[in-house]
Amino acid sequence: MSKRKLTRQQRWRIEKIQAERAKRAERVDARDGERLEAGEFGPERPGRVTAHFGRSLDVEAVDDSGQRHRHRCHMRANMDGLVTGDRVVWRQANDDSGVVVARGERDSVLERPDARGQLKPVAANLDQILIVFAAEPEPHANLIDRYLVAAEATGITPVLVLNKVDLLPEHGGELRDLLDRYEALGYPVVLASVKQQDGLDALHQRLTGRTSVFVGQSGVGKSSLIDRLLPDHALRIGALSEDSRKGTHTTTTAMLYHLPAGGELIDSPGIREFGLTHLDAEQVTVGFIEFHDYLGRCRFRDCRHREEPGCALLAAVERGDIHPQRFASYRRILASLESDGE
Ligand SMILES: Nc1nc2c(ncn2[C@@H]2O[C@H](COP(=O)(O)OP(=O)(O)OP(=O)(O)O)[C@@H](O)[C@H]2O)c(=O)[nH]1
Ligand SMILES: [Zn+2]
Repeated sequence: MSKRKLTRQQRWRIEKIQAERAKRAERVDARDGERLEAGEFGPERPGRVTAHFGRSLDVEAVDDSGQRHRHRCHMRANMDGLVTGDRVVWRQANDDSGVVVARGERDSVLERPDARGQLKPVAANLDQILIVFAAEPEPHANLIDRYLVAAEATGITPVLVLNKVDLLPEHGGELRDLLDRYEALGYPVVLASVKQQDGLDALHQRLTGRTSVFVGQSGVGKSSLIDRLLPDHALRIGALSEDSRKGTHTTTTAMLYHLPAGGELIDSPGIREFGLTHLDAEQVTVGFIEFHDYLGRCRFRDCRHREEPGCALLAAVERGDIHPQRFASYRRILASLESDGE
């Protein structure tokens, strides 16, 4: 791994900036502490993080008249690691701002490696990961499996969304057959078309009442889908760029949006790239859900499921209980890990 060498002067400057930033955060936190003590903040209220920018967050809460409102909040120094989608307890100042004082339990969390390769949470409390693919660009053989394995590792339900069905041959072609196979494994499958009037009904149904993210390779139509699902999305992007002029890095943070029919979408460039992250061999094996019945049943405890006698997985493939393409895909994903230097 190559590390960029910094000159002493650069390093000194970076450390100085970081120290100043830490000091500023400390000052803000001390002031919040004093104001809390002085009773300058209102009572504790539940809220949901809809965006985060360093130590500032947008927290959404329902006010007395039942309206949703977003409040720019600080978080206390002991509260690191809040992400979009987190449920929090916060207290409002006498203006619109506030301070977050506690984080609620997370049902689920989506993580991504940061610049140093360390996993960092990017969104919390998701119900489902919508894996989008399309006839064009055609998904390569094990792409869907890679996404599914990555999703299984989070414990969040994956949903396969085949977009651009308007481009499919009349009887659905190979891609339809492929989807039938995933459906038989128990994965929810949704067909969609941004181009066709009625092409999004099934997707709307699937999204209603749940918190979702869209992932998938470039060009499959994630932006097109999101633009159609969030009619005032364009307006929000306008508001975002206004914020970024004030110096907040809004383009990379995950944002939570409400769908008109109920349900939420969390989106960011980092989230869309989910699935291309590193996995370990164990995660890959348990990420193939139809293997579960056979794991631990091989003759050798350390069976690598390659050519060992008495391998329960190989026997299941032989009998046709595990599809040979899924097994080949499993092998290929493992091989790609090994060539990564693992
Ligand atoms: N025929 C057809 N084309 C579509 C459909 N949905 C999107 N497209 C087209 O596919 C292309 C890519 O769509 P995007 O929405 O930019 O794809 P994306 O997944 O957001 O791509 P990235 O931003 O690169 O991640 C655009 O030219 C869209 O007009 C569809 O349902 N049918
Ligand atoms: Zn085995």
